[in-house]
Amino acid sequence: MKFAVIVFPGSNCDDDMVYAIQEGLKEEVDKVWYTEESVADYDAVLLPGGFSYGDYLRSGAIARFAPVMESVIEEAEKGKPVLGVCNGFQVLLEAGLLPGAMQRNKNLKFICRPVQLRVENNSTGFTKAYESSETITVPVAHGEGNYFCDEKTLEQLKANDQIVFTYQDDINGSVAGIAGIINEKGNVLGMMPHPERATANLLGSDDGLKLFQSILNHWRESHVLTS
Ligand SMILES: NC(=O)CC[C@H](N)C(=O)O
Repeated sequence: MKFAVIVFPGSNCDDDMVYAIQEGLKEEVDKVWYTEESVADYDAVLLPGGFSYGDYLRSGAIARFAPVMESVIEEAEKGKPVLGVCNGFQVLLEAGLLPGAMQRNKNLKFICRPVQLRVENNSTGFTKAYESSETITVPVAHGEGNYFCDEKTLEQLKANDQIVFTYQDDINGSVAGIAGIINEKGNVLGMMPHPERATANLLGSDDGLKLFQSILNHWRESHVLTS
């Protein structure tokens, strides 16, 4: 399986994402610069964390218009797996690939520490390796992680099982404790916590690895390997 890690000016978790794929999954991965025109040759697209364009205007608001995003949106609409972590999640929201928006954390401070999450939906192509309602430890590192959506959107997210991860404790004020959501089709996941920083016990937790393993297993199931 071949992964693309998109690099915007200001991305700073791209190497961690590459490490997770190379060392954690032992699969192929390329960094793809924001000026590239196509991600069509890749099996999955990963939008990493960071401060794209210095978080000016709103986090992700400028990166959403980077040249590569046209192809990311096109591939997402065709059903390709797309994962956005932290700033990557913010870019997906700004691009309209996921509903809702991010606000500053309720305490107006940057939060950087491991947190406990609950796996709310383990039947997605990103979470099948987890147990239902499993509690996992994954670090967060954000200033704008306070997820907001209107009541109607929240009802839809709940009705369609699109809430994938919630925070065990209210760390940033997010509506319904939302830490990660998926689109209706099930191929675009955005999450504020960083699974790529939790892929080995040496890093404090390897609970993030199952997310990448789920993506790989899901892809293998739909691409029967003959060798
Ligand atoms: N680690 C990150 O991706 C940071 C996300 C974002 N720029 C924020 O502070 O909210």
